[in-house]
Amino acid sequence: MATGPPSAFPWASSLITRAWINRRLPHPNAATSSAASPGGSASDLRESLSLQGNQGRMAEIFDKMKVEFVDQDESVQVIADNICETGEVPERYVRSEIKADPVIVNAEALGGFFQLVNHGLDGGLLQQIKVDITEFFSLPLEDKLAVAIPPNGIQGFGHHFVFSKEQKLDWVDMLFLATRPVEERSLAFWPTKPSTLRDTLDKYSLELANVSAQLFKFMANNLGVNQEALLGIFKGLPQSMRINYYPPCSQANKVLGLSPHTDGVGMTFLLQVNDVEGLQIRKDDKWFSVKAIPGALVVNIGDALEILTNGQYKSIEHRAVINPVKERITIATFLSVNLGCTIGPFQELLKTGEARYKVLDSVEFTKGYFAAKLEGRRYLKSLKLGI
Ligand SMILES: O=C(O)CCC(=O)C(=O)O
Ligand SMILES: [Fe+2]
Repeated sequence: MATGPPSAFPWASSLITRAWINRRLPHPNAATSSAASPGGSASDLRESLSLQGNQGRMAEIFDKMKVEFVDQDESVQVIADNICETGEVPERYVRSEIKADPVIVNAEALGGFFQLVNHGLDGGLLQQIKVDITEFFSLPLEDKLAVAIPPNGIQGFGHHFVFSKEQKLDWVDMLFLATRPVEERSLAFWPTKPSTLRDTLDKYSLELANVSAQLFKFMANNLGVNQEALLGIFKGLPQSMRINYYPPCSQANKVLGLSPHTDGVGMTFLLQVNDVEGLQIRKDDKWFSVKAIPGALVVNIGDALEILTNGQYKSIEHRAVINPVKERITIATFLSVNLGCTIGPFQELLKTGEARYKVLDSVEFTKGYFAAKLEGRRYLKSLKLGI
């Protein structure tokens, strides 16, 4: 991928060219105090969870949404180690689709993804989080299982988004955590080993909240929409992290690290913990490999922001592939909408054209995203009008 942002993000280019390094950004909550009025009628579900201000616990939300997961408690890392002996990739991980996909290496700038280099994140902190995360995944399995995902849970270590016993599985072990607002955290899932990890995650989470608040301001100016209205949709800067450990696989062309999907959120920040590539994005039915700039955050637009911007910003389908000899580790930080608002194109953007997406309650929106089982752009397509 080219080092510059795509043309859809002129404000991002100013971020990259301006000397932002080491500049401290304002505290995110200072910027989000006056949220836009959500509009629309509050659903019973939202009321029952007291979600205004995001008070509901994430587990409770998923429970109410009736998202059901199938327990899958094996570790891919362990399977990867065993393959050395058996030579066989278990059938549930074998993906036939990969060979059929044409892949072009090193994409030029594509809309919907860009790399943020002058993000202002402290270099020492980035180094520390890389060390801590690498150490966590190299712990014995029983230490990682101390924070295992409980039955039908979503936070913790293990396989995520397994909806059926037949479903093909991704070649990845994950640690998923709700990280912001701080009162949403379930510390039971935050590893205590290595001892510095919790503190590092906390600091990293705050830094990214600051960066995202700043990016939203740039976006609002770029789009010509009310800053407070945009920040209001993301009130409290709801944030979660999916930390992905992709073991190497000698038969890498048989497995997929992460199935094709779009992110249902506002935007995602991806940090490559080691220098192994694997992220690919889809354009015109071709897969393009993203070459991450060292120290950069790869930022991508999620479904919610595509809808809010009436399609001006695009949520691009992406996936992760596996390296035959090297492990790959990434941290995806998701910035989600506040579960007390309504998602639909901003009124200011409809002066010159028709609304291209349905308007729906953010709880319904999130529920629908999971119901679509993370399959490519299927969910987003279902929300398009006039197609
Ligand atoms: O690890 C990667 O390269 C992609 C991660 C990702 O897309 C996700 O966690 O949603
Ligand atoms: Fe993703």
